[in-house]
Amino acid sequence: MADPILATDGLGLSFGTLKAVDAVSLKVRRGAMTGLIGPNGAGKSTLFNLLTGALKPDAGTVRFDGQNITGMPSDRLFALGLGRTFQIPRPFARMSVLENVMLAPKGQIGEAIAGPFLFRGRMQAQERDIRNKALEVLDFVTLDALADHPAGQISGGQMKLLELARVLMGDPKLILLDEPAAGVNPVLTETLIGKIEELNRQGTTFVIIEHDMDFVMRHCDPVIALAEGRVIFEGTSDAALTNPMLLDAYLGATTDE
Ligand SMILES: Nc1ncnc2c1ncn2[C@@H]1O[C@H](COP(=O)(O)OP(=O)(O)OP(=O)(O)O)[C@@H](O)[C@H]1O
Repeated sequence: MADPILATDGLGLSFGTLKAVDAVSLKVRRGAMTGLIGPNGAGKSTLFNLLTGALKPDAGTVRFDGQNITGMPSDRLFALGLGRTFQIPRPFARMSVLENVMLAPKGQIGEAIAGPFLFRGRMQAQERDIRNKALEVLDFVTLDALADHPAGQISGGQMKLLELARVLMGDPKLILLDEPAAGVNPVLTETLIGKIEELNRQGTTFVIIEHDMDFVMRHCDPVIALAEGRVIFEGTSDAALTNPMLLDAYLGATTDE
């Protein structure tokens, strides 16, 4: 594949004797919506955690947009344009929706040791810019009317939209979505996927973990499948449907989905 946006080589992480991610080498095509599938416990979330700096690998490398990012912390990756959402969103419940979005950018002047006095004017200008951007992003994800609501009081689906809004504050080139449709009502799922597809048309690359095969078939191509920490399939979504390895992996797994 020419110029993948993300590539791993021999990536691995063990928990004790369990190889949760085992020598994973894969490439993510720039501009694509790649589906990441696999039975429960296959290592999908652990792989996301390795790609986004939440966990450090004990083997292998990750390259993002031509740069070695292995082991880099998530705030640096966010600044480089690599964002992710979580399977279970965890906003600051008592802060407003808007404040949660405004918290997303890192490396603000106020956080520097140089201190607030010297930079008060710049800080205020920066805060205003961040606020304006956050309002724009909330408008895009259709949460503008809820900007002043406590984030803990919005629905599960709205929390997923809030997660997307927070990620968008980093102007991401690549967004990793962990089960965006799980636990979301069908109307909000449509809103969410509509926004994801709009961003994709504008050039944002996505990798999406999803158990709902119907969702994967409709929205993702290509598909990468993991089982027991290893890549067992990479190909088109059509080919995934009839692949015997995949059928075995799913039928052989104890799954509650
Ligand atoms: N922090 C941890 N400590 C020990 N074992 C872990 C840890 N995180 C994950 N595991 C184990 O690693 C394996 C991979 O888990 P992971 O959550 O990555 O799978 P998954 O494919 O995302 O599963 P699901 O679809 O159920 O979310 C599982 O056997 C899991 O129990």
